[in-house]
Amino acid sequence: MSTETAAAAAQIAAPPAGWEEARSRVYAAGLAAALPAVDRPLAEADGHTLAEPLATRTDLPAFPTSSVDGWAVRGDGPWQVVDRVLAGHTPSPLTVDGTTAEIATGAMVPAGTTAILRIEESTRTADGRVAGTPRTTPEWREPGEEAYAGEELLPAGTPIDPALIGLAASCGHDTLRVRRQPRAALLVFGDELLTSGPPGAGRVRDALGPAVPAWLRRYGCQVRPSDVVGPVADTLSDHVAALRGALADADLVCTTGGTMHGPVDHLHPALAELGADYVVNTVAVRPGFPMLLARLVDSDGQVRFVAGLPGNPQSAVVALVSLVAPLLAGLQGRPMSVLPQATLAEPIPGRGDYTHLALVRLDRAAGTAHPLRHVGSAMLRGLAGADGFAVIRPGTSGEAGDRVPVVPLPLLPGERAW
Ligand SMILES: Nc1nc2c(c(=O)[nH]1)N[C@H]1C(S)=C(S)[C@@H](COP(=O)(O)OP(=O)(O)OC[C@H]3O[C@@H](n4cnc5c(N)ncnc54)[C@H](O)[C@@H]3O)O[C@H]1N2
Ligand code: MOO
Repeated sequence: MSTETAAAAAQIAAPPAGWEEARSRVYAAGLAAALPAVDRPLAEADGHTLAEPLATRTDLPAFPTSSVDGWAVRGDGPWQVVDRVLAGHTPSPLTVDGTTAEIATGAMVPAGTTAILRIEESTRTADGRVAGTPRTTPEWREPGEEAYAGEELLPAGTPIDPALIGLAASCGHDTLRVRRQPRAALLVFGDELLTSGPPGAGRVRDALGPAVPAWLRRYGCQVRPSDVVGPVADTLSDHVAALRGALADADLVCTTGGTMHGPVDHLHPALAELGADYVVNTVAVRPGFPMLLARLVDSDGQVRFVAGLPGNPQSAVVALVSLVAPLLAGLQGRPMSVLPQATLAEPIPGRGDYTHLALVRLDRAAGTAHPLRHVGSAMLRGLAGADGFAVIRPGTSGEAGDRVPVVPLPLLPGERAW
């Protein structure tokens, strides 16, 4: 046996990583290669990740702010009207007891104000003065009530959503320091694949070329239509050329198929030719065990990743949720997400020494997970009705009533809501 053949054989024979260990390893690899920080205007920040903590630029509120329409009064009434303060203005102080300024909700409270009387709880005396009894509870918001200038409101690593964008604006930010979004590409391998029309005569439809980019975008990746390439011809040189081309522009290149060692499975030899090293090479999980994550480091130190998704379509999605999701969390500087738990409504068999990821539908009201039908690794029917995968740990089987972690699919609000 040549040295190269021996090395390849050893690689094939290497025991797969445990599923949890594989997840931690790819997360750590992603975090070590976290994407650079860039500035983004608030309107373009949705879906990014904070690269720095979010802190307020002023006290919140920034000035004493009336929470009602009414009268800012000084001392005891009835009060002589001396001013009018609208929102957006800096008022003159009330310097004399027995005087008042008409005030609008959101307006700055004049210095010297001792109380605010609601408009609907006030009357006028015959000589035009304002009368009434102010409530004892404060009718204005004090500076710093919500936050003090410089106070850290959210840590670096927080995913940016519309609520955070609104908060950032209210704190005075025009831009946010965020992680650049990961750029991903997809290479589809397999000469047997059709890209249109119904399958037959030994050929199947490429189910992953259209679906994987959509999953990747939901994990926060940018994937342009031109970043999706395939089917790539089943030769080693075509695989190497396609990988080189995709790696020129992407932080992460996903490939589908060719993860095994069949006659036209060229992924491993292509990665060897490119000088990649494996972060994870096969994982003790069913389905999807041939999944892998490889890393390439440029001469200038730039790190890029190749995620090898198995060809069986459901297995490819198992690889996305198992390896690609934690890798992307790391690259974006996010924390590793904690898996939610659910109670199994029915038993789910274990898979021996392997972790079993079993498609389930969640009953959100009951907090239960229900195993689905049509869940073979070559099928997508079960996946299309699933919320995620119940995790059945190695050496165990899931019994009805067991609490188990669930790896969620990145679904949007309203999906699976019926
Ligand atoms: N001798 C062994 N053979 C296989 C084993 C094994 O342990 N020993 N494991 C099987 C498992 S499990 C999987 S998963 C697959 C993984 O194989 P590859 O990643 O090399 O994938 P392919 O051989 O290219 O394809 C497998 C299967 O999936 C279909 N496919 C591929 N791409 C697509 C696509 N884009 N859309 C729809 N369907 C696709 C392909 O036609 C094959 O049917 O290896 C097993 N073999
Ligand atoms: O692991 Mo294969 O991915 O079972 O279909």
